[in-house]
Amino acid sequence: MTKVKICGLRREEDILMVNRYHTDYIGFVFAKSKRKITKEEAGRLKKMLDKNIKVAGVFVNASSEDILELCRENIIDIIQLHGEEDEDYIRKLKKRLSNPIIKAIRPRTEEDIKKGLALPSDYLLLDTYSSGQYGGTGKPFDWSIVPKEAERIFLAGGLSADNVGKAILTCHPFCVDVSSGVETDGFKDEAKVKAFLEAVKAKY
Ligand SMILES: O=C(O)c1ccccc1NCC(=O)[C@H](O)[C@H](O)COP(=O)(O)O
Repeated sequence: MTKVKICGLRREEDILMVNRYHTDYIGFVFAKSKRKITKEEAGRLKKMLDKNIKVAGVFVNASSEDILELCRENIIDIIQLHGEEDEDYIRKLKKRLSNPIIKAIRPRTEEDIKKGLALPSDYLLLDTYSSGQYGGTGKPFDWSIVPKEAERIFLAGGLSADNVGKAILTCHPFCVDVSSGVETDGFKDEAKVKAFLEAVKAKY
């Protein structure tokens, strides 16, 4: 079945909710964002989280030291790089830790995705380009540029219960990633999360 990542969790009730619904991944945002949380908050939430759910730490052009600290303290399991981190940055990080790395790009052409797939990250996350906003835009991009061989791809950008089925049938991603589409007034909404998971299940 297509895996699911719910990004931008920041409250205890969010964690209890994903524990009930058994999502595959969640994301804690450590970058500048309305969803940003501190290391201390993330550590407290991680302790409450079901051990089978993996946590991606979302970073935008962060220092390797900050990322390493969160990995060493087991606050995050996976590193999601959402800024301009290049091949050299990823290789250096990989030498220092064994946690999987998701590199996020905001492609506008098939060529952008080809270049992304050539990077030394474990997974590639495709998100929507928006000037001045690195992620969490709530807007989809043109899925027709996604290649057929999508087994290492996290698909993000404006997904919701209404369009995730079509996204899966069109792109066959390894994982679908959602944030805005399962929120109401800026907070995660259980009814929307449930509907999203049901829509994924119906189409896997
Ligand atoms: O969510 C944010 O606020 C954010 C800010 C800066 C960098 C990345 C961010 N989110 C990363 C994610 O993995 C989101 O789930 C992804 O961008 C999709 O968001 P949405 O379009 O709102 O579903």
